[in-house]
Amino acid sequence: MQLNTDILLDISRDAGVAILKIYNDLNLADQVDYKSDDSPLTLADQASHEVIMKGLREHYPQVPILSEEGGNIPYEERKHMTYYWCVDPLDGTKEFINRNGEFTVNIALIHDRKPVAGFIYAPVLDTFYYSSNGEAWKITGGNKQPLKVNNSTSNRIAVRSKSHPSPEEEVVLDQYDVVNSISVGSSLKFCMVAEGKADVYYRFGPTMEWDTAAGQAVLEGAGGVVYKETGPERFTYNKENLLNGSFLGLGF
Ligand SMILES: Nc1ncnc2c1ncn2[C@@H]1O[C@H](COP(=O)(O)O)[C@@H](OP(=O)(O)O)[C@H]1O
Ligand SMILES: [Mg+2]
Repeated sequence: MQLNTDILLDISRDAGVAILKIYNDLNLADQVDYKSDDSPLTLADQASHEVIMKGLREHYPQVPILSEEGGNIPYEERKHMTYYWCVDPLDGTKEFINRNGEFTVNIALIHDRKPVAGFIYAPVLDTFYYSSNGEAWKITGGNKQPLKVNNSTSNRIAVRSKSHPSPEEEVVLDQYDVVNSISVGSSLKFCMVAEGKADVYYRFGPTMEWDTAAGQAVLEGAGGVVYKETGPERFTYNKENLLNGSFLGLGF
């Protein structure tokens, strides 16, 4: 399936704009209940979801969509899907609440359980990271550059979750000559490895398939790899349980 990347970039940007409208309306001094159904977080999640659903349905009506904000598709039906979109309309909800800008819109195309294209947009940073048709790119401030992993052999840098780090991760990082680590929210961790700003991303704690699909596509498109647990099997999708186990992303 050949993708029109401009269409996917437009959909991700429009979703990000919908999120930003709500994000920017928030007064820092507001006491917001983020658990309620009309919280800014829920509204932003849903606004982004609506934009993505509309865009994908219009341009790719034949491809099913699995979104964090959409209804559950039973495994009996899912397991027959060869192509589908795996969508996280707003990844990094804690980062949204903490207002540090490190949240993203994520759209991935899965084919036979593997991510073959991924589009990530960070609206506050106005930056895209994407991979499609065998190429990976970053666009920031209108400037487009190819994404390429570092391929470093020593003194490596790890990326870790800002909001959900786990002590078990140290053991694995120690095996890869990691000398430093950067904490960042959302799928931006995959993007940092893809652009060579970091080399290793090991995640021990739980994530969902939509949290990782676009990020894996971007990292692999830039020459990296994402393994199930610590390898050697590649990390896959459309599992009966959409909850991911641990994984290891490498930029070498
Ligand atoms: N206990 C849990 N179960 C399932 N997923 C979890 C989880 N704790 C964190 N996550 C996932 O980790 C993601 C955030 O990762 P990170 O901390 O690296 O930014 C969350 O995405 P959302 O923010 O979209 O909910 C969430 O899906
Ligand atoms: Mg998420």
